[in-house]
Amino acid sequence: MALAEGVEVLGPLGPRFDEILTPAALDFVARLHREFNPTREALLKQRAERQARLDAGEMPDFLPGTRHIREGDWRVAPVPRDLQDRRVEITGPVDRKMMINALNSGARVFMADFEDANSPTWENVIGGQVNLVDAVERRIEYTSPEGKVYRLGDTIATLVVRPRGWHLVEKHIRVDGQPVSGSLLDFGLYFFHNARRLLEKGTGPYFYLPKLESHLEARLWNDVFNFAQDALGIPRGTIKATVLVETILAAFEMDEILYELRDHSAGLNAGRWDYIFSAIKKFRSRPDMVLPDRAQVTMTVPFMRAYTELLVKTCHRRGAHAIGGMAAFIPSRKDPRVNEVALAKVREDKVREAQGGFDGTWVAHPDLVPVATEVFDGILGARPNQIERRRDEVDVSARDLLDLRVPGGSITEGGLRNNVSVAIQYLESWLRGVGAAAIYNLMEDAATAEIARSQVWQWVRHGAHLAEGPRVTPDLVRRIEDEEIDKIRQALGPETFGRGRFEEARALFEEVALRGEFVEFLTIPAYEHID
Ligand SMILES: CC(=O)SCCNC(=O)CCNC(=O)[C@H](O)C(C)(C)COP(=O)(O)OP(=O)(O)OC[C@H]1O[C@@H](n2cnc3c(N)ncnc32)[C@H](O)[C@@H]1OP(=O)(O)O
Ligand SMILES: O=CC(=O)O
Ligand SMILES: [Mg+2]
Repeated sequence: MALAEGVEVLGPLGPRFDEILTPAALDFVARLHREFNPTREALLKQRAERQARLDAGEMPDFLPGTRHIREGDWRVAPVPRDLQDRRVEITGPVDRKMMINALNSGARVFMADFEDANSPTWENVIGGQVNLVDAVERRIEYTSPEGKVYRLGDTIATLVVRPRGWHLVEKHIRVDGQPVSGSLLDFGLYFFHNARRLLEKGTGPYFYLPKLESHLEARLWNDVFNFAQDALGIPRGTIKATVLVETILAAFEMDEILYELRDHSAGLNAGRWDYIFSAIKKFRSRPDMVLPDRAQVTMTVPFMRAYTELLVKTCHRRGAHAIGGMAAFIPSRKDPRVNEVALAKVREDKVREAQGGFDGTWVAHPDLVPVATEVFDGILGARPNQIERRRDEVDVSARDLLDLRVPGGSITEGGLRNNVSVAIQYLESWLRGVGAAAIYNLMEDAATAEIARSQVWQWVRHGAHLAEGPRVTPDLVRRIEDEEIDKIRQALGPETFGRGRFEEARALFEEVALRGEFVEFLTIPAYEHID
């Protein structure tokens, strides 16, 4: 179906999709795509070229050509009132019920996620935009199959949207015969339909930007923002965006990223899960940079500490917010013991962040909002943030960022089993359109599943030995797959198991964990299997 010049919509028109896929909105997205997709593609090519250099032994460093930016005295533009206090931010997919719960959760900010927490089925992508419009209009409602009615309370969180990363496309919309960029689609539709209304309501078009690998990728976003604001006649600088520093290469360009976006910046976020994934992915060719079991790669290991300390220092020097990350422990309303452990672990994580100077943090579940709020209240009190707290004493070198050693770390059979089982269970969930899941009481999403599968790949590639003795080989991994899938079948029962997509998930897992060549993102082959 062609609704705008050169634009084809290949997905079916679900309920109210016509409100989102209007000719004017599609034309706007097409203009964004025509203007910026060539640069997106060039930057993806640069990622591949950089990878080839890393594979050949080059090590990242702070860029000589941008020293003047790092050493210069500049600050980002101030953020609007409703982004000044971000002490607790809840995240979640663009699911209708969850969005209402998140907006009502008591968190200051809600990040509605088209990335790590979302499986980009056509229904989720366009249905998510319908939900966003209703949220902006404060009219979003939902009735559960049990008859429970959900609607917004009087005080709701500030809405921030995370579009997909630069690597993803949306196959259901073609512009001049090409699949449209997922980033430009998610951003473009939200901005087109809501920017003016958000401003009328005293808030604004706010974004989180995922998985950037360089300041040039930030520059591309900045160019997109200027183009979009001009096109709608909205002043430049109205959009505010927080960049996730969640690749190890971006850690070397934090100042430059803030600088590129200085009129649109709302700070940086320490996206810990993708960061660990990126450390594995970027140094996958190096036997001396193999990580131990993912459970041992905590925020207190030296390289994770180094990057978060540098992030706080960099942000505060530039007058920008430093936002913490996601502790993966999920509370339980059914099991008091699980709940107690989750609350204690999350508290510990948030205390470390608040004491380290972060201005706010992420939580994955409404029941974690009170504990995170209490911790940040304890440090911030009535202040909206602690940006004035400079961390000039922090001294992080390239060597600190790249020293991936984990003291006392080991690769164990338990760690391997967990990676295999979680990656398969997560992929199965993703294939059913559910992009975040609680598995063994932990939040698993695209980023954590990437760690699980890339660890298996890395251990096989380098013939790592388990602490128990055997080497990690494809045969061992396949045997563990059999055993773990049996356990899942038994736990679910044959009927539920049979209704699932476990065989497909297993095949996908093998594609991203056992293939000789490293697959850049698991979501790329997995996307072939949805819709
Ligand atoms: C690496 C990163 O990028 S982190 C950011 C991306 N990841 C995320 O955003 C994950 C967000 N969290 C989640 O999706 C969920 O918390 C999960 C999947 C981990 C667990 O969800 P559930 O198994 O449904 O948890 P549980 O059964 O305890 O939920 C209780 C209630 O809280 C709601 N809830 C749970 N998490 C959220 C959330 N993040 N936002 C809104 N509501 C939520 C549930 O919908 C449920 O509501 P109901 O009682 O009205 O039915
Ligand atoms: O997006 C957040 C992360 O930890 O990854
Ligand atoms: Mg991430």
